[in-house]
Amino acid sequence: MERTGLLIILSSPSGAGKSTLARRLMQWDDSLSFSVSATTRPPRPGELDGQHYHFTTPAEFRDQVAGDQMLEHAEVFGNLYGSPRAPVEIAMRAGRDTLFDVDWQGGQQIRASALGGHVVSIFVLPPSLPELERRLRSRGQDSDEVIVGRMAKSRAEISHWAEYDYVLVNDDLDQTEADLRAILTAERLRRDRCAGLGAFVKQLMEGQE
Ligand SMILES: Nc1nc2c(ncn2[C@@H]2O[C@H](COP(=O)(O)OP(=O)(O)O)[C@@H](O)[C@H]2O)c(=O)[nH]1
Ligand SMILES: Nc1ncnc2c1ncn2[C@@H]1O[C@H](COP(=O)(O)OP(=O)(O)O)[C@@H](O)[C@H]1O
Repeated sequence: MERTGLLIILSSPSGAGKSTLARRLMQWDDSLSFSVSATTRPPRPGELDGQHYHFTTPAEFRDQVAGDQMLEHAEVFGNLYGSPRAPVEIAMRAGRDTLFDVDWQGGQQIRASALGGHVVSIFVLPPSLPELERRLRSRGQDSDEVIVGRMAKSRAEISHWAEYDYVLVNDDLDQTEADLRAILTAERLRRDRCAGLGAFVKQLMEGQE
């Protein structure tokens, strides 16, 4: 059966848990391809170049945008972020699904991209804003100034929730992960129906008396 990989968009305000959820989803299904973004923000302790992000300079980033090498790109919290186009196209052609951890601007651009294919978008909400701040602080990787800045932007990110196919409140992490698995499983079944189950059903019927 000819099929194209799904484009799965995961967005949330900073600290709601999307990196944690993306990591869990990748551990559950190693056929998923994670879109490693390019960014001009400096690496956090423990972040590896090429694994968490492609850390780059503003000049290199702009060259890649000018060369049409980014599927989408945006400025978030004063830094540039973008999804390299080539790995996504390769995964799609191979029928592999790609997971994106991008903000609402990235979500809009991926939906509008000429890549076609089946897009599934999921927005992750925190149970409350005080809990969001607690999570940002407990991650222990950002300065107070950065945390205050991210909290200030959280309402703007949340205001885009209704643009997404699914909205999950990430209260219990195991439950949210289970919901994400269920979404992925159901959306794959839907994609497979679009991708040619019609031919299979025809064959099935022709085989009947
Ligand atoms: N548009 C876009 N946003 C991105 C990309 N990569 C990361 N982001 C978003 O940039 C924001 C900041 O990411 P990051 O600095 O890793 O902070 P974190 O979300 O708190 O872990 C998040 O909303 C990410 O979803 C990208 O390639 N494109
Ligand atoms: N459901 C949850 N309950 C409690 N803590 C969580 C939950 N989900 C994520 N966290 C924690 O919150 C912090 C921020 O999560 P992270 O995945 O880095 O968020 P994001 O990628 O959206 O910025 C991390 O320390 C993570 O372990």
